[in-house]
Amino acid sequence: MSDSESHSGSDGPSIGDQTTALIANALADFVTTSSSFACGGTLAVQLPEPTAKDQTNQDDASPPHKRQKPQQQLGEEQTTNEESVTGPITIRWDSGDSTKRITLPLDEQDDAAVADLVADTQPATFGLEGKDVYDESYRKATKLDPNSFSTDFCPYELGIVDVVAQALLPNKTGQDNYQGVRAELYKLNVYKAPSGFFKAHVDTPRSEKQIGSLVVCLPCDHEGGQLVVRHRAKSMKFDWSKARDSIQWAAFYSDCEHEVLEVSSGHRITLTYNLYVTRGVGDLAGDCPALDVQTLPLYREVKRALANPDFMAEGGYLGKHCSHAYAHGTWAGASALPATLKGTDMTVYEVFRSLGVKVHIRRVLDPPEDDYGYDSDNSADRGYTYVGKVGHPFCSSVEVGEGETIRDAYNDWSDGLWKITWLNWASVNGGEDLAFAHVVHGNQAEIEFTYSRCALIFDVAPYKNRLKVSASAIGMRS
Ligand SMILES: O=C(O)CCC(=O)C(=O)O
Ligand SMILES: [Fe+2]
Repeated sequence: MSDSESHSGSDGPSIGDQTTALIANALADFVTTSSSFACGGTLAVQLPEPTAKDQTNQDDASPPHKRQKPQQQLGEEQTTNEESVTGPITIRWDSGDSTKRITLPLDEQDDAAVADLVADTQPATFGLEGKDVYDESYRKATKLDPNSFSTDFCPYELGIVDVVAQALLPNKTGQDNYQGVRAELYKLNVYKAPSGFFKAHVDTPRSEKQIGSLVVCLPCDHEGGQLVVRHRAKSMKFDWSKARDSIQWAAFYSDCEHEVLEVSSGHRITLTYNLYVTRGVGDLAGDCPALDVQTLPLYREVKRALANPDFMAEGGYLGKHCSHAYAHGTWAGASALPATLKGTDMTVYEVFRSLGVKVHIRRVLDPPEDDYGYDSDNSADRGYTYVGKVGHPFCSSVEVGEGETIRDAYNDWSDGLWKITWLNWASVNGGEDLAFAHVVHGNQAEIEFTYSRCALIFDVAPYKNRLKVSASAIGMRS
C-alpha cells in the first residue's frame, strides 16, 4: 500500500494504521500463546514405479514393490527433504497362530485387507477414574496392543521426534537445553465408518515424565475423523481425511483436551505414542545405563591399577584436565555438570565412577608466578595445584595489600593446594574461565586477571579400602 492510500488526510490515525494495529494485536496474542500446545506435520509416501518383474510376477510372495524408499537419482533436483518422504508402511500382526500383514497405502481399494486387520483388533477402552472402561457412547474404536503387532514406521527415523522435541519441550531459559523426547509406541487404533469417534477427553499420563501424546495417521482412505486439540481458549484441528498418499501426525501436551470427530467413511488407522521427557544428548554423563563402560580399554587399565597394592597405596588424587570447555565458573554451568560432560571427559568420568572412585569436578589454578614475575622456585609447589569449587562466583576485587602476596589471593579463592598426579596436560585451546581479578601494587597499581580450568579429580582411596569398593562396583554390573 502506498503512502497516499494509507493516509486518511485527517489528523487521526489512518485506516491503514488502524487496520495494522488491529491485526498486529491479534497476531501478538497468537505469537505468544498459539500452537505452543500442539504441532503437526505431513510426510509424503512415495511409490516407486513398478518394475517389469513386479508387473509380470503378481504372485510373488515377497513384499510388494513399493516397500523401498525411492532413490534420489544423481543430478536429480532435490525437491523434498529426505526425511519428509517415506515408503509405504507395513503392519504385521498376530492373527490366531499366524501373522498377517498389510501395507499402506493399499494398491487399490482393498476392503478385504483392512477388514482382516479390523477383525483382529479389540474394542478400544479408555481410562476413567483409574480403570480401563469400554463405553461406545464415549469412544467407538478398536485397538491392537504394541505386543501384538509390529511396524516399520519409525517416528525417530523420519525426524518427527526431533521436531516434537524442539516445538514442545519447555525451554529452560539461560541454560543449554539438553532435554530430549522419547516416544513409546502405545496402540494401533482403527476408527471406522460409520461413526468411529472419541469424545473430548484428557489422556491419563502414564508417568510423571509424560509430557504428551503423538498420533500418527497412516495412509488409508477415510472422511471425517478430525482430531481437535484444545488448550485454554485456543483449539487446533487436524484433518487427515482424503490424504491416502501421506502420513500425517500431531503431537500435543498431556493437559490438552482433545477429541476425534466422527468418521463418516473409510478407516482412520492410527499409531499412538506416549511422549516422555528424557535427558538429551549433552546431558547424559553420570547416568547413562546405555553406555557399557566395561568395553572401554581405559576401564581395564583403571581396574588393573586399582587392584595393584603398590599403586597409590595410601590413596591420593589423579587428575584429568577437561578436554572441552564448560561454563564451570557460573552457577548455571556448574550445576549442569557432570551431566554435560562430553567426549573423553564423559567416558573417563564414567569409567572411574563405575569402579567406585569418587570424582570431583573442580576448577584449578597452577601456583602463581612470584611477586617479581619469575616462575616460582618454591619446590613445595611441584605437583601441587590450587583447587577451587566450580560455580564459585567470580570474585572481582581480590586486593593484594601491603605485606601480602598473590598467594594470599589464591588461598582465599581456593580450597588450598592439592597434590595431584595429572594424567594429561591442560589444553591450550581455551576452556579457561575468569576466576578473579586482583590489584597489584607496584610503581603503579595494575589489574591482573587469573583464569581457572575445569578438571576431573579422581579421589583414589587407600588400597585397603578400595579393594572393597572396586569389588562391589564390579559386582554391581554382573
Ligand atoms: O486418534 C487420535 O487422533 C487421538 C486418539 C486419542 O485421543 C487417544 O488415543 O487417547
Ligand atoms: Fe487421547
